[in-house]
Amino acid sequence: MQHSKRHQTALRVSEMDRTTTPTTTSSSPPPPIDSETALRLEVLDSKTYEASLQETWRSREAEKGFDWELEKLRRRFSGMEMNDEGEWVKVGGADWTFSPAKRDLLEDYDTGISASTTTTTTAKQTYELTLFDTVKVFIFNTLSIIGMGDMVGMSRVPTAEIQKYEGSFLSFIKGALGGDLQTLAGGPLFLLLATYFKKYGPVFNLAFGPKSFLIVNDPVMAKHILKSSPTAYDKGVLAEILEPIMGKGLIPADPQTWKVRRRALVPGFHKRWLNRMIVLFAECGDRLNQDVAACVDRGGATEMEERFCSVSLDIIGKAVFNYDFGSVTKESPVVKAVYRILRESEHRSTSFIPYWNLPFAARFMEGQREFRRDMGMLDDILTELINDCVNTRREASVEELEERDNSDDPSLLRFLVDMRGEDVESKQLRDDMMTMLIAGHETTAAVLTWTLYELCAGDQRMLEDIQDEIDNVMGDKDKPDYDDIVGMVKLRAALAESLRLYPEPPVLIRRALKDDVLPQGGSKLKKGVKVMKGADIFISTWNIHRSEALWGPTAEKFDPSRWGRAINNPAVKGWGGFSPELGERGLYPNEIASDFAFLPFGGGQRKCVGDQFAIMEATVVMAMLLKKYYFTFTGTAEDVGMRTGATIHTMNGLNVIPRERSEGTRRVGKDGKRGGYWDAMNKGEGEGSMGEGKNMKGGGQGDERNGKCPVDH
Ligand code: HEM
Repeated sequence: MQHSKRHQTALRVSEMDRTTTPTTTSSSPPPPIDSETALRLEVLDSKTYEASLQETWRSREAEKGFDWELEKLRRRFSGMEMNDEGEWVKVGGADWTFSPAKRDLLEDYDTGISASTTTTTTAKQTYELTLFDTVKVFIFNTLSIIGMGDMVGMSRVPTAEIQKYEGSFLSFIKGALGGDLQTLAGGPLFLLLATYFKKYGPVFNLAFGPKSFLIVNDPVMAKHILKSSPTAYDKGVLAEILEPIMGKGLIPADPQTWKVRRRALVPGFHKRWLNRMIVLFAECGDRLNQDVAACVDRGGATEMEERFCSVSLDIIGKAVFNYDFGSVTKESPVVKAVYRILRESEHRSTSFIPYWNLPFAARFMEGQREFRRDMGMLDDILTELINDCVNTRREASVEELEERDNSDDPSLLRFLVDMRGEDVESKQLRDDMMTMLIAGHETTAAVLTWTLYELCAGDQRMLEDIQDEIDNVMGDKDKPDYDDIVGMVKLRAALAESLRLYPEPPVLIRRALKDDVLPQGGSKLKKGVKVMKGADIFISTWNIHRSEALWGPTAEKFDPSRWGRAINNPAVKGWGGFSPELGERGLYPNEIASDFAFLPFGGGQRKCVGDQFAIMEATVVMAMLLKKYYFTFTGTAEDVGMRTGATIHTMNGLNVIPRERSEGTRRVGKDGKRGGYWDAMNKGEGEGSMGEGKNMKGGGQGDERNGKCPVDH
């Protein structure tokens, strides 16, 4: 792959006129400028966050008073200066774009993709937070922390404060300088939230000094937030972190951009495409099986997490932009760059200080320099793929595209580029592709990893039942089709169970864009929970998915048979419980069937677009693997360990011993029979009790390790 030449710093003076919106900035070529100016002044791309911030100072009338003085100061710190014509332009040098101001990483690269866009807008609407909102939230939070919140009308929500640090002094300093929340919290943040959940219940504030987050661990409150309009809650901190990487891709997108892009992207996931994807999943599953075969020949333990990462990277590369990373079979600089970018995205998502925005970060932090190089490489590839696709564009309506034979290039990129009316010159396409790549890769790899771990480490009858099911459904076939996926009920239940115990990501992040009141749910706050405009919220899916109030006393156990049994608890006001018959309608028991107590793909309007894709992918890859191999796990939960970023990873990899399945490796239970796990559980083996509203049976008495989390908490 030839990389296009970068760093053509075709820089130009900002064309932004403060009396017009940045999004209407002309996409016509910039006026010629002399080379000296070119070295000194940077483009103020109308799609950058900086431009959108400046947009809020649209009229000269607004440019007065204390706020305006602060804004001028902020601009100067951000490396901007006012030129003789009274325009603010970016001057090379200081790079102080500390939160909330951020710079678009792509400013540094000429990607060859025009920044013009007719499909998106950066203009902020009335829900834009003002400095006043931020200061108000800060003051009210502080009052709540010191127990005086109710004086200003706040609900009596308990506050958990991170005060104690258990690591070494040196690691504390390192964590503080790197803004690493995990280090400061002494481990994965969601595990800290799990500890506080046991102490404080369904809703509490988490305070780091003056900064505070509202932690929601309740399905009724979560449903309220997720089902509210996208203009009531946005992605807040998450959008600020991801925007430099994903631009205006769906995940960080502001509500207006999101509305337009979601409508454009969803048709790409049509039925015919998903069917074609099943063939792709099987092709990549085949490569994985060949790789595992080589490990069987070598003997000993094999690290499977890395292999699952490779297979899901290969799948997403082909599915999204028809690019073969070939990572299962070879190592390449591109694959390494993609992994480093994913690591960095994950690290950023657990940082409370945007260290990447610190002055001169790109110059003095080796990691940041490397990150920018990697992003440049990936952007070049994306640019080239987009350009190739655009050069062979054959416009058609969505209906025509759904019918078109796409066997030579079934990618989402092809679909979007050929879609009539799509602005193919826009940087938006690059943002969409990058977002899909990141969103669809590690998440699926993690589901595969944790499912295999639980099946190997837990009650062996479970694995046997699932392997018998695979044998029965697939018969002599090597590769499953759609009907087989539907037929493998137990395997899909195991994947869902792994998503329940290891949700990716373990928290959903939101920021309130207006004042609101959350319903009581399982809390004791009869009048609900007051939320102020500007408040940052973490919905802990980890805590909701493991809550005993919702899932009974066996909540922390890996028990895929639970999806066949109903459960309810009237003590959680307004919660409809889990209904298996609703869960059977789709490929997995979704948030509707559990009334938002199971949220593996989120819920409401910003629910994952790739849920069906992911479940099919995981089912095909796992079915092919388990049809051929038997895996033995000889370690302990601690050997596997756990760490997290946006997704939950093992700490030390998943080392298992693969053996080819044959009569010799088929295990037989004490009574001389294979499997029987589902039968035993449905007959009430290890039945748990739920108190009022109890109607759930369950709680296996299998292997001791079954359901034990790989870290203590
Ligand atoms: C097991 C695999 C996956 C899991 C667990 C997962 C999980 C999620 C979750 C929880 C959200 C909601 C985030 C929020 O509300 O803040 C989400 C959003 C999203 N996911 Fe996935 N995802 C998976 C696979 C995929 C795949 C394969 C793709 C693409 C091919 C994808 C693309 C997206 C996109 C674009 C969004 C943003 C949707 C929007 O805001 O409109 N995901 N995902």
